[in-house]
Amino acid sequence: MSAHTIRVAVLGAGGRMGSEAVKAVESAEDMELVAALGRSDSFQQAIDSGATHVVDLTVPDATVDNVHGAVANGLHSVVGTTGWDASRLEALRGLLEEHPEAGVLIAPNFALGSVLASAFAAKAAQYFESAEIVELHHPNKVDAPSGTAVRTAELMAGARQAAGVGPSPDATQQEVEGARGADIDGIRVHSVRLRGLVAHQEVLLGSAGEQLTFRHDSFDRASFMPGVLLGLRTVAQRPGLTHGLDGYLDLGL
Ligand SMILES: NC(=O)C1=CN([C@@H]2O[C@H](COP(=O)(O)OP(=O)(O)OC[C@H]3O[C@@H](n4cnc5c(N)ncnc54)[C@H](OP(=O)(O)O)[C@@H]3O)[C@@H](O)[C@H]2O)C=CC1
Ligand SMILES: O=C(O)C1=N[C@H](C(=O)O)C[C@H](O)C1
Repeated sequence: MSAHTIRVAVLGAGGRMGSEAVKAVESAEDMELVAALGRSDSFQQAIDSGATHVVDLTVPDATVDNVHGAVANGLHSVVGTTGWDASRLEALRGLLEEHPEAGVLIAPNFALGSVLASAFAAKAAQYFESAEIVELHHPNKVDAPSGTAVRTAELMAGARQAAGVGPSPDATQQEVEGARGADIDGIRVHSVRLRGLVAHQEVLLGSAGEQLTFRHDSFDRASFMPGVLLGLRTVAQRPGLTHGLDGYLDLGL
């Protein structure tokens, strides 16, 4: 082990994503897995293990305490767990001001193709009258809409607002509750849960006589691991909060 080895504690190590992350870290020559922790372990074990970095792949109820614990103890964090709404991000920014050396990456999606699809969709959203999102996931997922869909909608809505684009046209007057999906900053998001799926998303953009669709499919959780490793290799050089793996990429959009 060299002085530059990234010493990683994986939180949520027994989960679908956490178990993949354990394998990915173990396979990386510049990393050492120093702790693989689950619900019944304490965060103190990550500190005691000598970790320099944590990967959080737990649940929305646990991730805030984990990341605050890491920042307060000078550890860098790579976070894939969902649930980081505006108030949680604001509180984290406040804590990071007190610990300016710590780096945190909150990545709604680690798959490069998904990050690109969301960035392309945000860029294109201002040129179309209508914009909606369909996200499709495995039925064991506990949150809806997906964190990726929420972030994509926020990026698209921001771009449309900056360009002065009005709301998507919609004549609905009578609705069975939920039929038009969730409203995220004015973008309708529809969530499908289906056995056999992993993680999929379609952004639908429409104008008179045409449609542009951005679709991304993760067929296997291996698709997320290059992004997790990129996050671990970069986060220490990016103190403060980075929201989205696109912050570590040169997309030039
Ligand atoms: N950013 C990205 O690219 C991706 C993000 N995700 C997100 O990652 C999160 C995890 O997803 P997934 O792996 O499918 O979920 P799982 O339910 O398979 O795994 C979650 C794990 O977290 C554990 N856990 C719960 N509470 C704690 C705690 N306090 N401390 C440590 N571990 C805890 C659970 O343990 P137990 O089994 O005992 O309950 C479980 O092993 C979700 O928010 C999901 O949306 C998922 C895929 C990709
Ligand atoms: O729970 C999942 O599986 C996934 N969660 C993340 C999300 O909510 O966006 C990322 C990916 O979609 C898989």
